[in-house]
Amino acid sequence: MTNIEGRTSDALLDVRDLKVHLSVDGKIVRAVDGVDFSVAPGEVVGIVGESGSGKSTLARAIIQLMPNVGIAELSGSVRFRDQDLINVSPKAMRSLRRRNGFSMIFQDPLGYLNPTQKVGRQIAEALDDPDDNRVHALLHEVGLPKPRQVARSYPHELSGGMRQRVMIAIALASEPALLFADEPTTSLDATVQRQVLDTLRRLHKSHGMAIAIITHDLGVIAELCDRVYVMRGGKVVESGAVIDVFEAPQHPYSAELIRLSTRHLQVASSGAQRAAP
Ligand SMILES: Nc1ncnc2c1ncn2[C@@H]1O[C@H](COP(=O)(O)OP(=O)(O)OP(=O)(O)O)[C@@H](O)[C@H]1O
Repeated sequence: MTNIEGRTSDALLDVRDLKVHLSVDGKIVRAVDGVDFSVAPGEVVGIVGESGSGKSTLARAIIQLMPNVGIAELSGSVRFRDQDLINVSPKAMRSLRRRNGFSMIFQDPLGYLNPTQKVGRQIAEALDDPDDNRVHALLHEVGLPKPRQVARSYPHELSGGMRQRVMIAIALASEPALLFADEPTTSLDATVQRQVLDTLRRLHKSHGMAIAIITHDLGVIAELCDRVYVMRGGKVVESGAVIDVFEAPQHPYSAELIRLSTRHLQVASSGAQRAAP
């Protein structure tokens, strides 16, 4: 069942009937199979679903960072502020990533940062007008203490949580209207996860940017998002306001995800209670 009630006509991003079929080892994988998806200005939207459900491929197709495999079919419409992104030129796409358009952060910042370049330089490169003060201000804004020292570091000299904040600083440098965050906290421990989520929430409030967050963690959705899309097998099986989907899921798959996640949270919290003195 697909519920598209949450779609707004003044959407910042409006995706309709998107299909991304991949050709993998001679077989067609329908990674994204007819998805409707939208994000309003300043909205926080979650995409949740089990591994392989198509969450990352959906985000990557939208921002044209496709996997390095054969594309058997790419169809549908993707509009960002009324600009058609499916047929946009690489140059126009670069400029959308560069200025007031969209940015993306990933689960593994180390894979996206240049290991041989100090992080301050990498942030500066994302700025229109590179300037040390602005680099330090961005590092400060994402909650990194001693921004000057961090700017002089190489990625491997920083912890996982610090590297993710550096990625967020790079993403913020172009003042995006929409930030895609693909499992941004998955590889971090619980305390650092919380700090990164708090940072995203704070930046959302102070910059008013929209966020599309991909996660398998319903706790993250409950905490951050206004609306949620539940994906399975390349399709959106349910979407709606977080509170509605959590309180009265319409699709058995969403209900099962919520049941498992609630049980997990209960076990975690009873463990915490037992551990308390
Ligand atoms: N580069 C690739 N090579 C082969 N298959 C791929 C590739 N990228 C995606 N797929 C396939 O497309 C489908 C959707 O994958 P995708 O990574 O988008 O799902 P996901 O929900 O983001 O999963 P995860 O949470 O594990 O990242 C899967 O069947 C996956 O195997």
